Amino acid sequence: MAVTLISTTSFLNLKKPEAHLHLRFPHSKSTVISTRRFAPMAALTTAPTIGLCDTFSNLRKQGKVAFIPYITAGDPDLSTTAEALKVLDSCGSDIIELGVPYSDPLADGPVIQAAATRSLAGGTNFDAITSMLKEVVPQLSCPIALFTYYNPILKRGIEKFMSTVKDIGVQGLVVPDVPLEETEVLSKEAVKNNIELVLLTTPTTPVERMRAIVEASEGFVYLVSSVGVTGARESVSNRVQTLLQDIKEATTKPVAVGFGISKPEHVKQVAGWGADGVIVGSAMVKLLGGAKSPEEGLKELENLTKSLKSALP
Ligand SMILES: O=P(O)(O)OC[C@@H](O)[C@@H](O)c1c[nH]c2ccccc12
Repeated sequence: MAVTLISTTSFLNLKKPEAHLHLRFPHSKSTVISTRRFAPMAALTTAPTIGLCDTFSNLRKQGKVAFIPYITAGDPDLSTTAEALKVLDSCGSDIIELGVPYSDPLADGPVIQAAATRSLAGGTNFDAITSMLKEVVPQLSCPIALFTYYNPILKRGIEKFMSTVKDIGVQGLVVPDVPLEETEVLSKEAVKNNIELVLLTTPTTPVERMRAIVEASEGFVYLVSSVGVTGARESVSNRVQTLLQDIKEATTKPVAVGFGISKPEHVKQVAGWGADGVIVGSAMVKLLGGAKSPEEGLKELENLTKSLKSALP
């Protein structure tokens, strides 16, 4: 069966011909409740973390909502990123989105753009990020979803990129600007490497397109809460409530909401509207990038994570 896939390019409203994608059934994995969350940091085993989809199903059984922070790798430097991943994990993050810095982050607001610029200026590159992750992922109890624009994937080659990501134990991938014609190849390679490719839908995505996106998305569906670019907002649009209802009529897959979420009241509101997860990026990135020292940034990151996590059911 083929569906017309309007991939994440529609997220950026780029005018592209629609592509056809063979329907793929999400790879099913046994649901394992990871015991590693309770092990002391130093004694963690290297048992593979559970995937994105399984993380959501475990949380759903407990009536909980996933807390998903985003940070930019290498900002202010990769050793701080390594510590930040451990802090976010130990403070109860359920999935961590780790951004690969890119020179032309067209969907990002000033905070994350500046983080990418700082990271690249500091010499961060994909090889250094994967080397760091090879060390850190075995110490984490929550899965990592790598967040990258399409160009860094193309530069390395899709097959090589996917096998590298799999080898370092990364479970998910979010690519906000993949052109429609390449989505099929990307998705095939992701499934081959047991990586969950997360697709995004937005407030301006027509219902038919949204249905095709949620059908093809793996791990979870990323609902972008508002038009425009990333960045903390004073409030979260009430439209998210109806958008969530529309998506949940189309799929039983978990839906996580991102863009603009930065306060405990935002988190409470989005969870109350039925989101299975909340994604917080710019507010986290700002703390790390704006601190007087990495230690101070990590402490502030810990405080914000705890306050947002405690606002979730
Ligand atoms: O920064 P915000 O407003 O909290 O939104 C999450 C966002 O940072 C993260 O998911 C993300 C970072 N860069 C992106 C580009 C497109 C879509 C999403 C993203």
